[in-house]
Amino acid sequence: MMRLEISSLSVDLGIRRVLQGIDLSLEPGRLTALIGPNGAGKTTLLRAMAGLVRPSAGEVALNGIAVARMGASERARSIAYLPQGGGVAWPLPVASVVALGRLPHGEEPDRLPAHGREAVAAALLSVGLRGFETRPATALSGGERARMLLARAFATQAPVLLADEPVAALDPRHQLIVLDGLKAHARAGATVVAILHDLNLAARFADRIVLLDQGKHEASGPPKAVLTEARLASSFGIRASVATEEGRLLVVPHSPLPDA
Ligand SMILES: Nc1ncnc2c1ncn2[C@@H]1O[C@H](COP(=O)(O)OP(=O)(O)OP(=O)(O)O)[C@@H](O)[C@H]1O
Repeated sequence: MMRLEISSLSVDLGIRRVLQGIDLSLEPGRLTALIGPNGAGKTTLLRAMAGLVRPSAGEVALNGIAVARMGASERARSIAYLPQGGGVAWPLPVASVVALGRLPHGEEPDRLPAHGREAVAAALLSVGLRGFETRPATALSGGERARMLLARAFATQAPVLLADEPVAALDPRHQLIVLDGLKAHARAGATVVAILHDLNLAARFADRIVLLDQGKHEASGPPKAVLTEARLASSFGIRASVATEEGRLLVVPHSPLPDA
């Protein structure tokens, strides 16, 4: 069980301060949705959590150990990171690409031990790609490719999974399948964070929503507490209504507000 603690984190990219004084504690067993308008700093925060961006101030720590000071292989075993819109350059079979997720454990993709093969099979199943094992990775649709790369991250079975827009390219059915998979991964004990732009999916699946706005941690809490009409106006610049239907929060965007 790994707790990710972010304390007083600031990040500068070039001459810009992109994240400012972020404090956040992410617990095992929970699916956290990271939301915010374009340019709010979501990807930068996720990359900082993965130890891929150096903080200008503050730190990200996993069970008390700064991720920036962890060795690359320990970090890769502990934190699976799915970047936004990743691709594959080689026509490897899908199963081999997913098996690359076992490399942090020292398992060679073409010589996986039994538990490595089980991890790959479970990962393919959880993204709805069973039956795709022998297909060349370069001959997939955009959504299939996105699911294959998520399966690679699942296959690592890391205690922390960070996914940057994991459902952006997916059809509605596969969005639900993948979010179910992320939630199940969390319920099995992982700390899972996913950047989501679809507020209704965030409301439905996230245990907790973290709202970033202009590099600052604007709000966090259960979906109902974060997704208010006032915040949709102030952070996202939209007029929207928030309703509850059959116990489910429903966000209906109506119109963009004029620039402040
Ligand atoms: N290498 C860079 N140098 C300077 N500024 C950068 C760099 N990369 C990103 N930025 C800026 O940092 C800010 C945050 O970017 P980031 O990608 O973290 O936002 P985001 O919330 O993930 O956005 P989106 O929803 O559009 O994916 C943006 O204003 C972006 O223009």
